[in-house]
Amino acid sequence: MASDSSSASEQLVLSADPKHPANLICELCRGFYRLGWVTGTGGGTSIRHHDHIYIAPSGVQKEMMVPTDMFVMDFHSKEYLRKPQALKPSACTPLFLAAFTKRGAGCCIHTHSQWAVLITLLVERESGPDACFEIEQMEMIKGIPKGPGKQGALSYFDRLRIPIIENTAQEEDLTEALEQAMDNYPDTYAVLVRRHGIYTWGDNVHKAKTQCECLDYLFQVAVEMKKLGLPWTNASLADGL
Ligand SMILES: CSC[C@@H](O)[C@@H](O)C(=O)COP(=O)(O)O
Ligand SMILES: [Zn+2]
Repeated sequence: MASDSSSASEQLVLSADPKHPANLICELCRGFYRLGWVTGTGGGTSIRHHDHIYIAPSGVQKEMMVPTDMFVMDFHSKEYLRKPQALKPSACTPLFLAAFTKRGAGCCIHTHSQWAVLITLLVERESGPDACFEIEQMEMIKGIPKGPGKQGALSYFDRLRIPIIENTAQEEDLTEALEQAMDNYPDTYAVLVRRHGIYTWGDNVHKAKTQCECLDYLFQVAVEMKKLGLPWTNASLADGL
């Protein structure tokens, strides 16, 4: 028979509500797997719901997870309220926390999308704070908010900028560069990681998912444009690129 503490722990993740974060993370990751975003155990999703942060385990097939696999952390103390035995929390945890603490996000999605990876290889600018993907005059730009504290979304004529940071051997070692990119690009809702993927966040699950889908669409179009010799911005057009 389960002890009181283990049943209290289970109650943090067991719910018949499909919108409960522990259910949503499993459902979202199954969808992201079909898009090729979280294959081979890579990538993942974390949700903040009030004072609780829901985190997937590390190194597991993200499309096979069940709600009882989820870790639950207290947002304020950063202590684990729930730690499934024999599992470790995702190595992405400090990066997800950066989105929750620095940006007030409600959901952060990490993908290994091949389109995101290819974009980081196609952006020719050197590494450093100036490395960013830029595109304008694309309808899907309108799916990205203007910035934290700003009303509305980018317009068709606005230029979308997504910073790129360099990959590291260990996922958690990306944290400092990700936080620096957030500071350097105060309006951004995403950071690309060269030869690795992307971190995207939003105020809630619906917004984070929408933004991640719009960005991935733009990355795919941009890769195809590059192959056709088409410029991503009007400035590139003027440069004759
Ligand atoms: C294919 S292993 C990929 C991992 O090292 C990492 O990049 C990743 O995104 C997932 O880390 P995880 O700790 O399994 O949640
Ligand atoms: Zn990763």
